[in-house]
Amino acid sequence: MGAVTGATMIATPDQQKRAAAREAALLVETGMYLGLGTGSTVEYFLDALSERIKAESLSITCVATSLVTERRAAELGIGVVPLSGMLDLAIDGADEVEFGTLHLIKGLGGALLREKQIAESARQFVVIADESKLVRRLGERTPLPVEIVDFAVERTIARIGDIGLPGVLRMSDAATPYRTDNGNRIVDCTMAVAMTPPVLEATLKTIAGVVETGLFTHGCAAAIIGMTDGSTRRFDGDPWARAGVASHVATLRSMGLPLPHPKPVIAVMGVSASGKSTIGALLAACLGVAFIDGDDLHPQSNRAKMQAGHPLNDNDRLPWLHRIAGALRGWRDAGCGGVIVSSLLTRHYRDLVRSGCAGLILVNLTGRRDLLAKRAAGRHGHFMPPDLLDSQFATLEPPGADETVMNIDVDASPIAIVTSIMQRLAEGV
Ligand SMILES: O=C[C@H](O)[C@H](O)[C@H](O)COP(=O)(O)O
Repeated sequence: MGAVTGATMIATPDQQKRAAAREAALLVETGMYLGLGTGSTVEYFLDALSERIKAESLSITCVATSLVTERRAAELGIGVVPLSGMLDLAIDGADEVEFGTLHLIKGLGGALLREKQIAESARQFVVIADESKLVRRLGERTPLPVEIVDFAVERTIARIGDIGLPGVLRMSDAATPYRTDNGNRIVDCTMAVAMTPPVLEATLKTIAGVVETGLFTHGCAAAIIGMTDGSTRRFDGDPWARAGVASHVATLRSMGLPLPHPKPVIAVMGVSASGKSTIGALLAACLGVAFIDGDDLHPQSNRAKMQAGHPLNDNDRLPWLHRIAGALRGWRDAGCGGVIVSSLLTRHYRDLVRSGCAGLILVNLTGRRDLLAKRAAGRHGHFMPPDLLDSQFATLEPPGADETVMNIDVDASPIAIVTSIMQRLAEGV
């Protein structure tokens, strides 16, 4: 128990870490492909996770961000595999969590490079920490660790100093520089610059010799903080982080793709597993417009029916399609553009949505059944009955030659798909 002062319980930092870790462990579901962070808070998470695995016979596949975590996981009977493909969830600690933005400083434990690789590979990247880590401005309480190659170390430190970040080489003892799991060195820097964290992160990466920085400026879907009063608080990240596409958004934005003018109003259609949500969210982020998942517009009566396991009929879908058309029309009239995703498998549905919004651009995501079935099966933690994909293909009325539709083959990466949509939009096709 924590110390008691008057009527107020003060949870110790370890109790706060444990509380945050236990709450995060509840996010894990059987079948998940899970990233394990590094640090003392993550150790509590590993304990809570192993308890759940034993008590509930959970079957999960894990990837570790450090050799220390790999060893601790093995002691607890949690096996780890190399990173390959997208993770469903990654849980990690942090040295600072900026209030509002959820930008992070990480790496006091030296694991920042693998931590960032795993954070970028996670559909959901969730941070756990005690209350002392919450700051108004990054750099308030800790130095910024920067991983550098073990060659011309003094030169790299001097170049980092040139941009206003005086740093010292981290040492393991008085005579031995610290070495990361990747065989590199760490410079701990004072953040004495006016640059915003994303600009600083990008600037540091322009210096030859810098491998990675401890600034994590995109992708944190949520931070679960153990508070001194014994409670936990959850802070949510930006919509792109919550949609699990933040690292792709950062890449696409840095590519400087041409922007169409005026901002388009787009409906992204396609069968299940065609990647509508990912592509739609990325496209909206690139265009700088609003994004809506069409399913979120179902009236309550439809939700209740679906929850009860009853399929919707055309009458049920009518008010919902009108809502989709209304949202699209609203964006068009306001001139602000926007992206909605919805399967829109039949001609009738597409006509209805189109008739409410002249000028609508339909992006049709197409893919072979075997490719989509493989993708659906590859979504760890998601089970799509094969019948569902078959019934989607049976219902699909492919857009006719008289429909103005941008057909996009999804046998490519999300970055490549969105790049080609952006180019076609800019060319007006
Ligand atoms: O390299 C280490 C990591 O970034 C850790 O996640 C971070 O240092 C937080 O560690 P702790 O939970 O021990 O405060």
